Amino acid sequence: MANKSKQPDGIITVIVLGASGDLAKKKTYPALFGLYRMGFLPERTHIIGYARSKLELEDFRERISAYIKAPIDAQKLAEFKRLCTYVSGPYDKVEGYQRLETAIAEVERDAKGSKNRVFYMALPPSVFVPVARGVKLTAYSRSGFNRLIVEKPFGHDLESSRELHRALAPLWKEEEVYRIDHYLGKEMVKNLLTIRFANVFFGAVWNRQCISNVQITFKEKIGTEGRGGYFDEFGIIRDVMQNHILQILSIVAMQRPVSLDAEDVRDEKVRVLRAIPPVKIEETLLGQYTRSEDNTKPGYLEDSTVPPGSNCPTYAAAVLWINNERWEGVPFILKCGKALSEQKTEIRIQFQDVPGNVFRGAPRNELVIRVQPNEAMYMKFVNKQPGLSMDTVISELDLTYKRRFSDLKIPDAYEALILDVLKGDHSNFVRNDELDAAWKIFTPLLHTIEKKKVAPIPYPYGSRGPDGVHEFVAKYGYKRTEEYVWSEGKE
Ligand SMILES: NC(=O)C1=CN([C@@H]2O[C@H](COP(=O)(O)OP(=O)(O)OC[C@H]3O[C@@H](n4cnc5c(N)ncnc54)[C@H](OP(=O)(O)O)[C@@H]3O)[C@@H](O)[C@H]2O)C=CC1
Ligand SMILES: O=C1O[C@H](COP(=O)(O)O)[C@@H](O)[C@H](O)[C@H]1O
Repeated sequence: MANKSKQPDGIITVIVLGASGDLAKKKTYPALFGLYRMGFLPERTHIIGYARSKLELEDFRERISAYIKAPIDAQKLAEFKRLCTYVSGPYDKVEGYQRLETAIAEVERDAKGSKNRVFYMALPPSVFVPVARGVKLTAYSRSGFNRLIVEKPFGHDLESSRELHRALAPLWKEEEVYRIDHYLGKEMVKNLLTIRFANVFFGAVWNRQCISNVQITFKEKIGTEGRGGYFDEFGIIRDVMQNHILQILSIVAMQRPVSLDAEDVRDEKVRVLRAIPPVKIEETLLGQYTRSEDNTKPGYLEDSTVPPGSNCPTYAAAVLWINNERWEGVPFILKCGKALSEQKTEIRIQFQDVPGNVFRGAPRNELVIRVQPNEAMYMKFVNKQPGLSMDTVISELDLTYKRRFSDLKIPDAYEALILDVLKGDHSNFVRNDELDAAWKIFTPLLHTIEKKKVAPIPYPYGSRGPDGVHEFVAKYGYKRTEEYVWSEGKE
């Protein structure tokens, strides 16, 4: 904000709770630095880390800059580090929060105007509630705004999510809470509203009359590497599908909002989620990775932090249906997995066959929105083979970001989202009723998987996923164009 937009009245203190941790080091502080470097942090901003670990200030500052990537402006980094201080204290005792309050009051001492505080909970869920209570009772600003950023997981099913809400709601008003789903901060996900509602031709075809099926795919090359203990409690459906992929689905499928105001956008997202019945186990395919075929990568069960014999899925494909006028009968196929052959998140919208097509056998149109890596959007369409023949060839209308936009700098999702919090913009955060609707879709499935101990299909680390995925997708109407491969970034 500093030189980019209107300065907020007064001073902002960002308090990172759990500042000694992994997320703080890898994401929160690098994002805060990114905003500072680009001039988006208000001039009077201070950042105070809080955690139990007793850390010397210089060691702490080294730690939080370890993941700040080159090219680094050394002077800016030194200035940024001076804005960052650290207080050590427990999460369950008032003394710690009193020390924190003293530290905040110290940086606010000579400031004029309102004293605004943003509390970023970069903490394990086990301490969300005591920390939210501790800061509310002891370190809440009486003369400015207070905002609470909460990291996922927001519970592990409908009931636990509601329990968490019941514990937080008496302390923090919904408008003070920012539930992060970092996929909502990714450039191409933020672009979905623009693509859909600022282009007349997409509006006309975005429905069951023209679209056959939609696939939203998340693939990661890495396995659980060191996070097996955490992951095993959740599994891929809770870790990725119920939040990141479902959030993408809700924006792809929602009706046009009345305006771009946060509540109008979130109202429409909730409305479409509420039209989705719970996912059925028969419309689900689960997998778990095993040792790689070349023997270099360990299987999931070889992770010493994973309980022996765990049935936890590391891959899932599931079909969601939307019971409304726009989408009835169109399968939304969600797929996500770890330890696969490539890293890729994309939305693939496959259109219907052309009715009565005179070009027999011509393949279907597809619109692909590549979320990551290498942001792009391309439309596969059928073209006449140039020359004397009337044969058809598939070509694409291709918007590859790195070619189209020179000096491309896509902000990190956390930069975009923290900036939204500073501006008080809730559009890209998950509202409580949205979360409730999301859990309703997945909770019965998750309970069935756990109760029936459904065994996942093994797939080797580094492969394309469990056997049967191709057939699964084909069963729901996806027609693959065998000979066509989009060549990303080609000249
Ligand atoms: N790491 C990541 O990449 C991502 C994390 N998240 C979410 O962000 C949040 C923080 O994650 P992450 O930084 O990885 O977590 P960490 O395990 O690194 O925990 C953060 C800090 O919390 C304190 N802590 C850890 N375990 C406990 C415990 N059992 N009881 C009390 N305090 C504890 C530690 O600080 P100290 O001991 O100094 O108090 C630790 O440094 C989680 O909700 C996670 O799900 C979301 C997306 C990605
Ligand atoms: O929230 C999570 O997301 C990451 C993937 O995020 P990305 O921005 O790197 O695509 C995933 O690895 C992790 O398991 C999950 O908790």
